[in-house]
Amino acid sequence: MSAMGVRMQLSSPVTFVTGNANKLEEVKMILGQTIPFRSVKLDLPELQGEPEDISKEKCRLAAKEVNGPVLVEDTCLCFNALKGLPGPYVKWFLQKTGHEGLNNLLAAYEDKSAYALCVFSLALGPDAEPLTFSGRTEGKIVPARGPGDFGWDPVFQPDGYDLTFAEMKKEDKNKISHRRRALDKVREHFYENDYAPPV
Ligand SMILES: Nc1ncnc2c1ncn2[C@H]1C[C@H](O)[C@@H](COP(=O)(O)OP(=O)(O)OP(=O)(O)O)O1
Ligand SMILES: [Mg+2]
Repeated sequence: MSAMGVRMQLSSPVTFVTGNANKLEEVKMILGQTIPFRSVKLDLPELQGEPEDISKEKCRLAAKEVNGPVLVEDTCLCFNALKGLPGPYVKWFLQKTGHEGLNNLLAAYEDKSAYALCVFSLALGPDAEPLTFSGRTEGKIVPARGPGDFGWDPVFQPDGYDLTFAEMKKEDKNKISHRRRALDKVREHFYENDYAPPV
């Protein structure tokens, strides 16, 4: 229930906007049928800056495109030795330099620790201020192991596991991933607010 005690009506299902098919698959697996959901494939431009601001701005653009409730996310891979870089720019580092390049960035440092950060933003419409929900998983950067079909998964080994994200079973990764942790908060928000489904 909202602060006013009025149940907020969704104008349409929440549209998850992403250009990344793997992300979409994980989001669907994690959310299941818990919120009214659909998706649109769109590669939105991304601002430079802090992860939350990038995610929020992407969300504002998505809400204008869709003209209804939207969900977006931005994913960062942050190296502690580099004070959180490459962070939101990991996509470009990965594209240009590959898994080996990501390892090489840390060659000069003893500290290989890193965290995966996922920031979802939800806006109920084009005029609504986006809300953010973050999830974080700690781990370290290792030479690539496992299938190479999803981003930097082969070089990220979460703490407490001998396997990289790429080597883990999907169900296991989805129990502890940055994306799972952020989506738990999104789901909680939906329960708390009890949005009425679109008619
Ligand atoms: N769970 C993950 N495991 C491994 N790599 C990931 C994961 N999530 C995202 N990535 C990769 C994909 C991108 O190269 C980069 C994140 O950049 P990001 O802008 O969030 O994604 P994207 O541009 O592919 O999709 P979108 O359209 O949602 O922005 O990290
Ligand atoms: Mg992107």
